[in-house]
Amino acid sequence: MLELRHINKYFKRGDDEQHVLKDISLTINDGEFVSIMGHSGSGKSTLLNIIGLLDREFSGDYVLNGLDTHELSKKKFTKFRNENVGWVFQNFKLIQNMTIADNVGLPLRYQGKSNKEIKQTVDRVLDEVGILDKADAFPKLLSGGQQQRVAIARAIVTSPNIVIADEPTGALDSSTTIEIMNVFKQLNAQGTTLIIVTHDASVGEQAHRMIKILDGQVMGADYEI
Ligand SMILES: Nc1ncnc2c1ncn2[C@@H]1O[C@H](COP(=O)(O)OP(=O)(O)OP(=O)(O)O)[C@@H](O)[C@H]1O
Repeated sequence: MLELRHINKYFKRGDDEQHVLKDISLTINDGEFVSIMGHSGSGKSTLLNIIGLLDREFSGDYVLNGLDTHELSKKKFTKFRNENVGWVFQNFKLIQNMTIADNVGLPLRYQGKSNKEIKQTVDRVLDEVGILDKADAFPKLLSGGQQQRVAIARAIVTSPNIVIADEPTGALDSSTTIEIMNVFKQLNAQGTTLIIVTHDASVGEQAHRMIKILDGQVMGADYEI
């Protein structure tokens, strides 16, 4: 379970401070599929960066799996992120001069796993997202949808309990969007908590719960779909 309590976030703008997240409190339970929607500039990515443990400079409390994230040292915070959260981005963020298998295996390499274990796990997750036959290819030879499958494989290779995706279908056409959403739904059905920021209502509505952000605030009560 993740709990945000009275989160406030400010960015400096010259001499001014911009109040980007305004007293956000919300709880997301294990296994939920939540979408976060709102206009451009409303603070969605800023909120996601906090939830996904990329940003720890905020006021308020963030308790994840019973642990107050403020209590972690910088090094432990990074380790905690790598163990608990898998990230997927709009533009895939694959390393171009590495094969698909090497891209997906990188988080395991950082964890110091053996070559044998890395290969077994990478093959399993590539198979799970339907792209095992591309293991030895390089990213630029793959379509956008295939590259996003690779990015999802990389996000789940460490078996995180939360997968966070920032506009994961933003660079995909509508039929590929359906395919990628099916991959996400399959993941969620296996118990992974899924949190997606999207501008696309057809994507957001597939979640079990939609959280709407307006000007850095959660609009009213978020609701079940
Ligand atoms: N690193 C930063 N430094 C300064 N200001 C920032 C920074 N990141 C975001 N902002 C500002 O915070 C506000 C919210 O940005 P954020 O990216 O969270 O919005 P968003 O809802 O995700 O927008 P979009 O849908 O366009 O991605 C914006 O006014 C933005 O300019």
